[in-house]
Amino acid sequence: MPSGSQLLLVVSTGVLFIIKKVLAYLRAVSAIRNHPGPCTLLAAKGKVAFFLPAIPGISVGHDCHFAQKHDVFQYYKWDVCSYISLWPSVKTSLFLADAAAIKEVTSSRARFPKPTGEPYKSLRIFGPNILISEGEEWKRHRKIVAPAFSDRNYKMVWDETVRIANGFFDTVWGDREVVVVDHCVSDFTLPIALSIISAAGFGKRLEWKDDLTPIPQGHKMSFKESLEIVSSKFINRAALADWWLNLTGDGRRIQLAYDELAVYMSEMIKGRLSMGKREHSDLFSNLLASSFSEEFETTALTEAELIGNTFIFLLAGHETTAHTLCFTFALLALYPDEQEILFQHIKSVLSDGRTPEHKDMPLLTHSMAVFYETLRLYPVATFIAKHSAEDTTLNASNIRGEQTTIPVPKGTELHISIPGVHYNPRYWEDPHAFKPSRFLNPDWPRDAFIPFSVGPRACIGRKFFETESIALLTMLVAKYKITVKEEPQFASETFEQRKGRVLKSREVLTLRPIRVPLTFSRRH
Ligand code: HEM
Repeated sequence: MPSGSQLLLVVSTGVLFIIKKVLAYLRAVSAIRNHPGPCTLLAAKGKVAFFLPAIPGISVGHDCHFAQKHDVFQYYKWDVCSYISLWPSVKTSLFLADAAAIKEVTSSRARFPKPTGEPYKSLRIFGPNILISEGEEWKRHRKIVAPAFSDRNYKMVWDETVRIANGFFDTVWGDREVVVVDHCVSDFTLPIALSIISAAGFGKRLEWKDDLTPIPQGHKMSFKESLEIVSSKFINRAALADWWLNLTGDGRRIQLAYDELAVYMSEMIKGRLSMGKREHSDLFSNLLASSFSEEFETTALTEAELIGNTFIFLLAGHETTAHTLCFTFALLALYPDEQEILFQHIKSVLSDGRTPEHKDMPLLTHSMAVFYETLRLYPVATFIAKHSAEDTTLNASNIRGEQTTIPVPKGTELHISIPGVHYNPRYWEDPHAFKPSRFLNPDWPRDAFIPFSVGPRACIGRKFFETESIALLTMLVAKYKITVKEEPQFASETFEQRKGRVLKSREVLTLRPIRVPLTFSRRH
């Protein structure tokens, strides 16, 4: 039994702790001049909250941006709202769904840089790279990496996508009239996206049948398997210590995949360098050529940086694509009228039924509109993190046209909420509806469409994605009609229930569809 004085000590320490927290909270509130917003015990996207659902007063939830969309901004009546968390220390964040404020933040790199600690630190696993760097280091990476994304590469992306899609339809789906997939990501879009990034990113073509993929001498795993494991088990590798991974067979296999991929990439560097100047168009070769060009002699990337950037192309380049393609096919299955409009448009561009070519891309405007509308509703990257490097201010506004200036103390975290802007009724009429045609109107609100981020740090792979996706979507819709797989247990559900089930998703590293069962029926 604790004595009376021990109890008194515990209680007074507790009271002191609470008083200190309350004072720190009041200081934080007054530092942003009482700008409204929620307050919780745990920080959004912090280590603990990362695993928690929304619990009032405790956590806003690991999937707060997509789950809340524009609701939180509507509730607090401003398109920038504050968010204060209390533990472990009092932390102030601002959540943004105001297109003008987002423009101000993304165009002021020195004032609002990208944080390079958590959650980005784990992306350094293969070496320093463009995605996780800031300041002068980022400038150097971007200057050398940018030329890798060239028109020659996009032509290769298109041609490789056509080759891969044809190979997939012929080899995997064969001559079946109807193909049923239990989950569109694992059974279709992920293997396709991985094949495209492997061919157009690394210059390595993968076979559809695993037994055709040899393991080269000196390796314990094929390039394809190491690529598949590294990309699918990234979260496990980032979250678990080496000794923990070593405890199980699966964990050791993950480690082996990482070690093997590093060796493959290192061999590729040596191999390409020994070939001298040869015409290649894949990202990796372009990156080597750029890094070793006379222009960048003194600032060339080190081997670790080359590998780090190549890994980022792989990671950033295939999961985002696979998930977006899957959401697109699911929406077209749920909205057959929109699918028919798209099909008729594709038929009008490829009137003789020929295979689409890269030069057709600007004509496939409806395919692009379908992707943009999908990315508006299901932005796979749900937020962009920045922080304020100095004491500054930010202008915010609301649907009533009122303006305010929020003081932003140094160290404030900023979360640009992509669903917050994409579902904001100030910019998008009927924001929850799937209406690709809104992107065919020349006046669509460009500043309020930010799935690839905006400003100097916007996605460098946007055109790579648009090229591969338009080629694949066009080929698929020309050949197959997409419907939702009929399952007896869901026979009596309403349209809204079916939509909710098929599009159910989870925000992990990116927004991922959980299970999208689809049927592809050959068109005649
Ligand atoms: C649907 C497809 C894609 C989406 C929605 C997307 C989205 C984004 C977003 C939001 C950012 C900014 C991240 C931040 O600032 O924290 C970004 C950056 C980046 N993305 Fe993408 N991305 C896509 C496809 C790709 C592809 C295909 C590649 C490469 C082949 C790629 C490579 C990169 C790289 C290297 C960066 C870092 C750029 C920099 O910091 O300068 N992305 N992407």
